[in-house]
Amino acid sequence: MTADTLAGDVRVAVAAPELLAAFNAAGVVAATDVHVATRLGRLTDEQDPTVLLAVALVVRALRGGSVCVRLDDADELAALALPEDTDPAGDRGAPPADPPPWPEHAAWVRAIEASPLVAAGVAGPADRPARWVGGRLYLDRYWRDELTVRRLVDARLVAPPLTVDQARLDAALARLFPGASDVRQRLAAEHAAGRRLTVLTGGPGTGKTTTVARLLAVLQDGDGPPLRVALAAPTGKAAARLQEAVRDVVTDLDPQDRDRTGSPEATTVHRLLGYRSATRFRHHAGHHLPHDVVVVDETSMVPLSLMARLLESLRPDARLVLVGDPDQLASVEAGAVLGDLVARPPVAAPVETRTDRSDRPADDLDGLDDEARAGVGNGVVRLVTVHRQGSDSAILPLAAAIRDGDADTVLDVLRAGTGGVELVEADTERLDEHAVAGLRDDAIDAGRRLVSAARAGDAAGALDALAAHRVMVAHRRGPVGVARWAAQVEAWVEEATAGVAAPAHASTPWVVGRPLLVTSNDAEVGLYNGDTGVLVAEGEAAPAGDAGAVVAVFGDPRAPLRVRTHRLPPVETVHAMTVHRAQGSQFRRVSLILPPATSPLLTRELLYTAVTRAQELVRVVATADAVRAAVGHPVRRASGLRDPLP
Ligand SMILES: Nc1ncnc2c1ncn2[C@@H]1O[C@H](COP(=O)(O)OP(=O)(O)OP(=O)(O)O)[C@@H](O)[C@H]1O
Repeated sequence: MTADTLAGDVRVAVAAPELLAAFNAAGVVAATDVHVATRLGRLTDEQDPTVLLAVALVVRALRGGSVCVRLDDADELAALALPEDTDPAGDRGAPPADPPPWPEHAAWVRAIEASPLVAAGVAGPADRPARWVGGRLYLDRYWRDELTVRRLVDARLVAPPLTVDQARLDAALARLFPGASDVRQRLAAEHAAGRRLTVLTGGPGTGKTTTVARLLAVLQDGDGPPLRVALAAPTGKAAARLQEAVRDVVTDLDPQDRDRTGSPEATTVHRLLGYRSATRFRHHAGHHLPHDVVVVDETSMVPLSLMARLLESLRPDARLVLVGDPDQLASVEAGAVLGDLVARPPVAAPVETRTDRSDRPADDLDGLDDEARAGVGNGVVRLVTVHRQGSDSAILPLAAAIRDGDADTVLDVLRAGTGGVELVEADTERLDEHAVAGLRDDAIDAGRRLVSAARAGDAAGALDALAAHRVMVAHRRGPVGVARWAAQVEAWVEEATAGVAAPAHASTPWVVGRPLLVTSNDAEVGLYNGDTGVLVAEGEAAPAGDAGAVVAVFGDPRAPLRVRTHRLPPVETVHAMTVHRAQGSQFRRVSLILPPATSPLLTRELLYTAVTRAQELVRVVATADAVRAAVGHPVRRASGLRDPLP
């Protein structure tokens, strides 16, 4: 906690009820959480400090990605007391006080149930700011989003199967998924043909994208007009990757399947829904999307509210295919919908699939265990076989050990230092020349290629160089934060490219070769928060200092989106990024700098996500303790989606 926040805390302590002030002083809730709670209390004439404390806890929990708070879960409440993304080595001011004891549970619940601030139960009044359902307290807006997701998902799962020509479907499945190793992939395609929701999950290299492309070919094999297909992902980068990968698979299909499938375009979920503002989209329950099939990749990054808007916007008979890896970090905003959908008890009985029938070749049973069959009741098909070539790579075994929570194996694989995996064991708050040497060489090498392609006006080359190496960190601030590392990499690259970059440009922000990160949505320009690009010289000659000769390029290197600098939404320079930001992207080489073992941001999902961003090499710069802390700390996000409605 910084001195600034402490100053704010004192003001809160004066104005807020004693109980909230005490929890604020203990660092459990922040000043802003207390402000929201007391304001809602004033609006609804609620003064009971235990109710206001519960509301402040919900606001606090939302910031950590939870949708609600369970007041009877001591571990969950204790986890709220952990500090947030502050500078781990910064001035923490006075240490936080010990938190007071929690209110007595039964009395706390009675006060909440009787409160004019809180709607009690699913059928409680619709006009109160908070809602209490099944032992969980929500802000009502999030409760409504969760209910929307639950109702629309369940409706899709229990709806009668869509009509299919079974003989034709069987033939298409046999043609497009011929191998014994395809059994789960084929199951996913068959499920998507007959049902309105399919959740296709799996780790890296298990064939999710391949399955999506072949599944589209199966769906398009019919007599009617071609199905209208939308491919979407939460970020522009992820959408570009999806489009590229699907088209690559489609190119290799039989001519008939290739022609029927065409070359589907991918877009961001925001753009698909017609983004107007954070809460308004062109498509909604009263104005559905026209598509027959909607495929969303990287679904782990889709927050609860966006998932609610997506489900509302679909025609009830459209097929929705959600694709992703639930072991990755969840969205920055509240919710972990993909993880919840995968972990729910089955809503519908598994439908009969070709793999259940007697005409199935015996080896089709491989890999279909009880868990896989049960998951199908929720539309979930989990791919488990890694198909990616390059079996000498240690990146996937490393990811698997992280996912399994096996810290000893993680450290063994990292320390072996083979197969594209490296560990630089060091105190990352005090790195010396020797420790950063490899990272520095990679950063300079990628930076040189980026600047020279950008200077040559080679948009494809520059976008390709952008994916060569990326420094990733957990924190935004502090000695192991983005700001410090972005400045460090920038300095190295500037020094190495002096004479290549145009110094006259330094007075403008539009320096050729500058890598960009978009930080807000701009539907008109077609750029969204998280998109990355680079400034390149336009045309043959780029006169020094002439900002008009500079253009920003984004997206697919083969078909870049070009945006004039005066039309750009807010951007930052992106020489380093948080792992959260890197989700949905891949880089040939990744250098991950972990904070000290005490950082609350060190989680299993963070390490897994960072490692699985790397294609050729992942270099982890950390102490062994920090690696162990990350592996041993899976994220908990509270939501009600996993449980049936009370
Ligand atoms: N059934 C299969 N048999 C053989 N090879 C396969 C099969 N399915 C996929 N592959 C190959 O495995 C590799 C990885 O597949 P794909 O890119 O579809 O996986 P993914 O799960 O989407 O990976 P990521 O999430 O890392 O992008 C590709 O080279 C693909 O051609």
